[in-house]
Amino acid sequence: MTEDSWGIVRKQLLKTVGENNFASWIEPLTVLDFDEGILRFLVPTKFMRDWVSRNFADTILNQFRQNKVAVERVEFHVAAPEARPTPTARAATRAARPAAPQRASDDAELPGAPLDSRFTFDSFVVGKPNELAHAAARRVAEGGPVTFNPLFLYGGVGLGKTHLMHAIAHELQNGQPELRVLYLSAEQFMYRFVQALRDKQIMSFKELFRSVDVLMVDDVQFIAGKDSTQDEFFHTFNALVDQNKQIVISADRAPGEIKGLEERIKSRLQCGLVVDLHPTDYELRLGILQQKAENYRAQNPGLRIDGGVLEFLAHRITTNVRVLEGALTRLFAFASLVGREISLDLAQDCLADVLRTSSQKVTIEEIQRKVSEHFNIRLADMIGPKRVRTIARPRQVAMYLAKTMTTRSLPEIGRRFGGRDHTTIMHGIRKVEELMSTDSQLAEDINLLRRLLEA
Ligand SMILES: Nc1ncnc2c1ncn2[C@@H]1O[C@H](COP(=O)(O)OP(=O)(O)OP(=O)(O)O)[C@@H](O)[C@H]1O
Repeated sequence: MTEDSWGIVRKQLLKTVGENNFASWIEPLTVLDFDEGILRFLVPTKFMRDWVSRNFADTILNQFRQNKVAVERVEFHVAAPEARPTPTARAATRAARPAAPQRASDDAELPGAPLDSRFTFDSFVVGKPNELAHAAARRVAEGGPVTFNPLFLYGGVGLGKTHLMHAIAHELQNGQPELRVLYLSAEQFMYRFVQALRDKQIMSFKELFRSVDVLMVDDVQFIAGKDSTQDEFFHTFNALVDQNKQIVISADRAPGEIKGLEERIKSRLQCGLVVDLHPTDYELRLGILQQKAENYRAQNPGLRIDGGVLEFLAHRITTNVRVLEGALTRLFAFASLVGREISLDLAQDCLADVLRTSSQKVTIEEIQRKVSEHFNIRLADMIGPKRVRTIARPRQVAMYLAKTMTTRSLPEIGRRFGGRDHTTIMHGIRKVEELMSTDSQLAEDINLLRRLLEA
């Protein structure tokens, strides 16, 4: 066995395993020795040793045999001893590996799951504010030729960036289990980098990051101002782009707006497709709440939610989806603890603090004005005594909107409706809730009024 025959076999392997696999797994192999039919290779990392021996040992062996080189066995040895991996490093290594069935036993010893199994495309509700980000994520998740690199997702807190990244990773791993998808936060990237520096394992670090097919780095703004991490990130990024490997990045703002990020990185990040997740609108929030409530009810079939509660929450909690979800979870937990159905009153009691901070600045006067304009009645009739339906109904609609769009209590609302008793207000709200489920015209009117008032 000579270096020459390895040279020939390498060339043939390039054709057999394909360019990507070759660059990641065959190229880094160095022949250590050949003795009594055993061909030993040096590999840079333990991880690589395991992967290559599992997936490429037979192919390499066959290739030698086809060239009439009498190799009986191939062995792979790690070039330098590796540092004992810490739980975080092990978690990141696990994230680096494709979800192949034979790895289940390995995974058992690893703490936690790197990808949240709930964050899939199926559970992601699409609306106007996130439709482009969703479409781009779907495109990347299809695999295939890289069309934009990197995909850069940005948006405010809790708008679904991480959810979309996990969904991409799940989809890729399900569709192409052989693909090496590495998802990690920028903080983990830095942690691993610093650890590699400390343990003098920087070559292994580079190998690992350059051997992935898809690199996903969440919250990249974290590395701003951290010079050597940025530097390493830049080199990793370039190496992967050069190999035509997909990169997906997320941040809380657009690349150009991340302070402390080197200009060369900013410009690199802008080279692909930059998409933002806009703040949610009412429809999207309602869609998300409906989906979560459905899931919850599927597990707790006895639980009842009054009509209008989800609309109320979607309307009032506008901060971000995480807060919205948290509110719903709290509401469900509270309702099942006290054994009550989820009504508007319960929601207001249980979520008073969340509602206060998300409170909108719509006033009861504005509501009365808009509603009377819409139904073409006089403003004075809102607070007057007339009980004919053409006036009483719009008044009840205004009461309902006052309850669902402001933080005012029932007695306060009563005072603003000509000093009516809180039970009259309650009756009005209930009536509207009832009618909304049967009278689609009324439900539409109310929706429109909401939007007008929100605007
Ligand atoms: N469109 C959506 N459909 C369903 N769930 C959503 C959607 N958007 C966000 N969520 C949920 O909201 C929560 C927060 O989302 P995520 O963690 O992805 O936000 P983020 O944008 O990464 O925020 P941060 O910048 O704080 O990390 C998650 O539980 C996620 O499932």
